[in-house]
Amino acid sequence: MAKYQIQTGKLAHHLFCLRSHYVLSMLPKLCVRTTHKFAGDLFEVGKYGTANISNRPKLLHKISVVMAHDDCIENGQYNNQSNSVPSDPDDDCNVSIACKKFPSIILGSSPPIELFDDSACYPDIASFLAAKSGENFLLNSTCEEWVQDSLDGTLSSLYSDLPDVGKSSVSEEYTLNTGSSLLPMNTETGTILSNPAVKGDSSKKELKAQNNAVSGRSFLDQSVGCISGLSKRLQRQLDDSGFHTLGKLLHHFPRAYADLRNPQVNIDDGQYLIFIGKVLSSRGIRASYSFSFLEVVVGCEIAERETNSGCTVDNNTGGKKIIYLHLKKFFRGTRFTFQPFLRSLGEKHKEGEIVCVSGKVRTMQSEDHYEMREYNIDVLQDEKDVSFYAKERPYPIYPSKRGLNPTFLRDIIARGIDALPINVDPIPEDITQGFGLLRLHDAYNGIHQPKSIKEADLARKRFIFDEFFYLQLARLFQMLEGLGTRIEKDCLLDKYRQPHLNAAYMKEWACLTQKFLKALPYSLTESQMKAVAEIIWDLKRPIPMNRLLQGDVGCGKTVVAFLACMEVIGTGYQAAFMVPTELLAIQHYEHLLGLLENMEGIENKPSVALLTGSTPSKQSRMIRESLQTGETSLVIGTHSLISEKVEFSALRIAVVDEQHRFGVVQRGKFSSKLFNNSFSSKIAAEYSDGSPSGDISMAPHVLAMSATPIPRTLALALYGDMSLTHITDLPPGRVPVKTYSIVGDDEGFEKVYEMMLDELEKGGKVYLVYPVIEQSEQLPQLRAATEGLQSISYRFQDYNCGLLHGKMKSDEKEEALRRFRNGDTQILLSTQVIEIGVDVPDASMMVVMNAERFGIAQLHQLRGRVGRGMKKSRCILVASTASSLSRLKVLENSSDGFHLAEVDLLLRGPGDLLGKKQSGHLPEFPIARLEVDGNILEEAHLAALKVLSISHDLEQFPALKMELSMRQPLCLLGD
Ligand SMILES: Nc1ncnc2c1ncn2[C@@H]1O[C@H](COP(=O)(O)OP(=O)(O)OP(=O)(O)O)[C@@H](O)[C@H]1O
Repeated sequence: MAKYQIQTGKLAHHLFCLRSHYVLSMLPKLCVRTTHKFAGDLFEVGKYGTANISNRPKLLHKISVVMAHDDCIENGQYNNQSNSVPSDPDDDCNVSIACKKFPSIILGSSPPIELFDDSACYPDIASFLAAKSGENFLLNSTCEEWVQDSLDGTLSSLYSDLPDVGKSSVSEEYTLNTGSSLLPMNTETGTILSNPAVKGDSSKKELKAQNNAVSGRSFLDQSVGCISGLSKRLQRQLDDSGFHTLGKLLHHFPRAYADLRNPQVNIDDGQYLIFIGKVLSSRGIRASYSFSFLEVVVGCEIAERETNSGCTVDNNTGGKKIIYLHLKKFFRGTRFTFQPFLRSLGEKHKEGEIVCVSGKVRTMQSEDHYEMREYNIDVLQDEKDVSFYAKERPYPIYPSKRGLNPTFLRDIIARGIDALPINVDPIPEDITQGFGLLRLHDAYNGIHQPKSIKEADLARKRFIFDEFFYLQLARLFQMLEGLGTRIEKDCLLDKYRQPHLNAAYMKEWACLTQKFLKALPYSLTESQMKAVAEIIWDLKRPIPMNRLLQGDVGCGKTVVAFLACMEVIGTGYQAAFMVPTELLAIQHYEHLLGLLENMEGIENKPSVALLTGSTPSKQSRMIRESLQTGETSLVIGTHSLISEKVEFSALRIAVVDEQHRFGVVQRGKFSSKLFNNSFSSKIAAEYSDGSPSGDISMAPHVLAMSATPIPRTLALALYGDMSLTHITDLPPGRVPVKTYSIVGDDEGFEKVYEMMLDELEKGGKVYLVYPVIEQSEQLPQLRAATEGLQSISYRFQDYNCGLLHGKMKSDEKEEALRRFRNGDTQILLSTQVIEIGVDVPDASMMVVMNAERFGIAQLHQLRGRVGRGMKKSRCILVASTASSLSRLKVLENSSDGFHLAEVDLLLRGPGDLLGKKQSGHLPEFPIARLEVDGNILEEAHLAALKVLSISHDLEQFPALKMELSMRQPLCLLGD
C-alpha cells in the first residue's frame, strides 16, 4: 500500500492542541462524505503516493469551521433534535450530539431478527476470517485510508521527538478523546504521547505496541470517566447505571440485530419498519400562529409482492415500487412559527440525501403514502452505505439501561470499541485458536459492530466461552491449590482428562467390600461395576474425591454408594450417608441392615446407626458418642449429620444422596468435618487390610448422588470441579413403565378408575399422587390428597387406602409406607414426598393428578417409584386440560431420564429444573444459556484443564490469573 506523508507535522500538533480531539478522527469520515469533500481536496496525493497539504490556510480555516460547529454543539444548539441524548445545559460537550452532526447510523428499534440463531453452528473460524478479509468495511475507502495513514505518519514523526515515549518511567494514563480513540497521556506533562485516533494497519500496529506495556485488562478497568468530553453529569449517569468501567460498558451487548433491508412485504397500518430511502423534500411548515411542523418526505423503493387490495405484481415495474414516507414532527408555541426557525428546520435534511428511517407507519389517504410521527432518521454517509446495508449488515439494537438512551449507549460503546487495544485478550492465543474462538478484541467488535450475523454469533460464542471458562478455571484452580505436590496435581488433572483410565480392579478392593458384593442378592450391572471401580480408585488416592454419581431412577445407585462405604470402612475409616428425608434415611438403613445380615465370614460386621431429627435425644447422644469414639463405622441420616455436635473419629467418605436437595454449603460442611487426630485404632485394627493410606488430616471424599438426572451442562456449571460417573444401564428384567396421559374430565377419570381396578385385581399396588395435601380456595382446580382419600376409599371399598404427606409426623409417615410395602394397604394416596428414593419394588401403578403442575424431570422421578421390580407397570398422567397434554406426551415417548432432563431444561430453564435450593447456587451467566450452550461449556472445561496442565498455578499466564481474580466466580457460595 502506498505510504502517504503529511509534510506539515505542526498542523497535526495544532489539531491536538485543540480541545475537541474528535475533529481529528472525523477527518477520515469527512473525506468520504459527499458533502464534506474538503479534506480530500486539501490533501493532494502526489505521483509517488506522497500526500501534501496544498492549501494549509484553507484547511486550518475548515478545521476552525468544524471546531465552531463543535462549539455550537457544545452550546446545545442542537438539543431539540429528535432522539437526542440526555442534554444538559451544564454539559461542556455533549458527545452524542456532537457525533450526531456527523453521519452515524442511529436507529430506534426495528423488527428484530432473533438474536442468535441457535441452529447456527459455529463454522470454522478460518473460513470466517477469510470471508471477513474480503469484505468492504464501512470506513475502508481508499480516501479514508490515506488520510489515516497520512495523519498517522505525521503524528509518528511529530511524536518521535518527544522524549521517553513508551518508557516505563513515564506514567501513562489512558484517555479516550472525543474522536473515539485512545490517547495515552503523559500525566506529568499533560501531553498526548501519540495518536491512535486514526485507523488502518499501521496505527493498529502502533496501538498494539503502545499497549504492550499496559495489560489489556487495565484498559477495560479504566473508569468511563476517561472518555474525555463526557460531561460530569453523563459520567455520573453512566456510573449510576453500573457502567463504572470501560469493560462494563463494552459488556452492554446488543439485545438483537435488525435487518436493514427494505421490507419485502405488504405494509400494514401500525407496523414498525425500517427503510432506506432518499429525501425528496424537507420543509418546516407554519400551520397556525402557534403551531408548526417539519415534514420530510422520503421515497423508498420496496419489492412489490401483492398490493393491499390483493392485486398481483406489475411486471412492468420489475416487481418494485416507490412508497412515500411523510415524517412529521410537530411544534407548539409561537416561537416555533418564525421563518428562520422553520427554514433551519427544513434545512436539516437535504434533498437527495440517502437516509435510513425507522418508525411506526400509518397509511395515508393517497395510495403508497405513509405517515411516520415517531421516527428515527439517520443520514447514511454516501451511496456506498446503501450497498453496505443491502449486504445485510446486522444493525445492533441495544437495551436501554436505567434511562440511558440506547442511542447514546451505542455512541459511547462505539468509541470504546475504537479505542480497544488489540492485546486485550488474557486467554492465550493457542487456546482461542484451538477452540475456534475469536480473539477478545475481534469479539468486542463482532458483537457490537458485526458484519454479519455469523460474526455476531462467533463473538457471542467467545463471550459465552469466557463466562464458562473462568468458572471452570477457578474451580479447578482452587482444587489444585488445595493439593501439595506437583505429582498430586498432575494426577488430579489426568483424572479429569482421562476418566476411563481411573478404575481399580476388584482384587484391589478391600476384603469387606468384596464380601459385601458377594452377599448381594443380585449381580451388579456392568455400569454399576464400573462406577464402583472408579470410585474405589478415587478412594485410594491421597486427594479428596469429589464425584457425582448420576443414573436414572431405579438404576441402583444406592448399592454402589454402600460398596464405597464398605471400602473405607474396610480400610479402617468411617462413612456418613446423608439423605434429604427421614423416610429415605429409614429406608436406606433397613436396606443396608438387610444386606449386612446376608454377609458371611465377617465376625464383626460394621456397626451402622440411624441419626435423624426424630431420633430421641438420649439415643442421638449415644450415637454421637459412638461416632466420636469410632465404635460406629457408618451413620445414615438427614441434615442432622452436619450439625456441629456430630463429630467423627475418622470420617473418610461422605455420601450425599439426592444431593441437589442440599445446598452447596451443606455439602461443604461435610467436607469440613476433618479428621480427628485421635484416629480410632480400634476400627483400623478390626477391618483394615493394611495401614490406611493417605494423610490422616485429609478432608473426606465426597460422593454426591443425583436421581434427578442433571444434564451434563448443568452438572459442569454447578460442580465444575466434580468428576462425573454415570450408571447407564438398568438392572436386568426391568420392563419400561408404560405411560399414558389423559385429560381429567369425567370420562378420563372413569378410564383411570377402570385401569386401577384392573391393576388391583391382578394383585398390584397403586400410588395416587396429588399436587396438594388439602383443597385450597385459591386453587380449587387442584386435587388434594386428604379429600381424595374419602372418595377413593369409597370407590375402592374392597381395598385398603393409606395416606402419606409431608405434614404427617415422621413415625406416621414411616408407618404408612411400611403398611404399603407389607401389602396392608394397596392404594397409597400421597403428595410428591414419595418422589425421592421411595423403593417399594412391587408397586406397579401410579396415577398423577393435575400432572401439568409438575416438571417433566419431576414426573420422571415420580414415575420411577413404579417399575422397580419385575412387574409390568403403568403410569397415568392426568392433565387438567387438553392443552397441557402435549407437554406430557414427551413422557409417553421416552423413559430416558437424561433426555427428559434436557427437555425440561429447555422448557423451564435451569432454575426450575434444579429447584430453588440448588439453582440459587448456579452462577449467573449474563449471556450464556445453559439450555443451549452446553457444548461451549464442555469446551471451556477442556480449555481450563489444558491451561492448568501447562501451568498449575497460572504463573505462566499472569493476565489470565489477573482476570480470574477480577471475576471472582467463586463468590457464589452461600445457602
Ligand atoms: N444390579 C441389580 N440387579 C437387580 N436389582 C438391583 C440391582 N441394583 C439395584 N437393584 C435394586 O433396584 C432397586 C432400585 O435400586 P436403588 O434404590 O439403589 O436405585 P436408585 O438408583 O437409588 O433409584 P432412585 O434414584 O429412584 O432412588 C432396589 O430395589 C435395588 O435393590
